[in-house]
Amino acid sequence: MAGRLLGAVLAGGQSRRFGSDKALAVLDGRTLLDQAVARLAGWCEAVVVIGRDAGPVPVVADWPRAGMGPLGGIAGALRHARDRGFAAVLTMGVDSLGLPDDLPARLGEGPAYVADQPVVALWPVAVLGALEAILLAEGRHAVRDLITASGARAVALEGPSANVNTPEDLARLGGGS
Ligand SMILES: Nc1nc2c(ncn2[C@@H]2O[C@H](COP(=O)(O)OP(=O)(O)OP(=O)(O)O)[C@@H](O)[C@H]2O)c(=O)[nH]1
Repeated sequence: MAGRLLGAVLAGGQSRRFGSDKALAVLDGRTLLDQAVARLAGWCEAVVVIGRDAGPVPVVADWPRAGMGPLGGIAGALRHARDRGFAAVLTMGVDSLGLPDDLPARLGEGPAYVADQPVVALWPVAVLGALEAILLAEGRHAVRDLITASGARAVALEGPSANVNTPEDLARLGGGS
């Protein structure tokens, strides 16, 4: 990736299927939120958390407001990145597990996303205009809309990457809430 890379943990949302705040669920002795921040810190010049308070890690708000789903978090992250001279944002969820160490190399210059976990993605700041237009249009907004608008490339990962939607998903991985 040419240029500075900002890491952004998407950490808003309702955790409806999980039944309690999944960012604070524990796996291998650490919360999912802490693990996501640490993962991105290994890849990026700086890390922010989008959509919730996260202790010492800088928090950035969704754009244009909370409650629009992951796409609103991506927009908040990209605006923060643009204003601070970053070239791109690497996003992941609090619940994005099993990502390979060479993820940024696989995503390349972006825009690109992990095929079965589209919240894991590399978005150049240049996609911000298209994203803002999507979010300001009427109706529901999904990450798929940004993938289509930007022509983002799907990156298939071999091996068991997984995300945690329910307590059963976490229990399978050996964790608890
Ligand atoms: N910043 C931000 N992050 C979000 C938002 N909605 C979901 N996320 C994050 O995006 C990732 C994937 O979220 P989902 O599991 O699809 O949604 P969720 O609301 O957390 O859970 P459900 O209520 O069960 O759908 C998680 O890390 C969430 O924390 C949002 O509106 N804003």
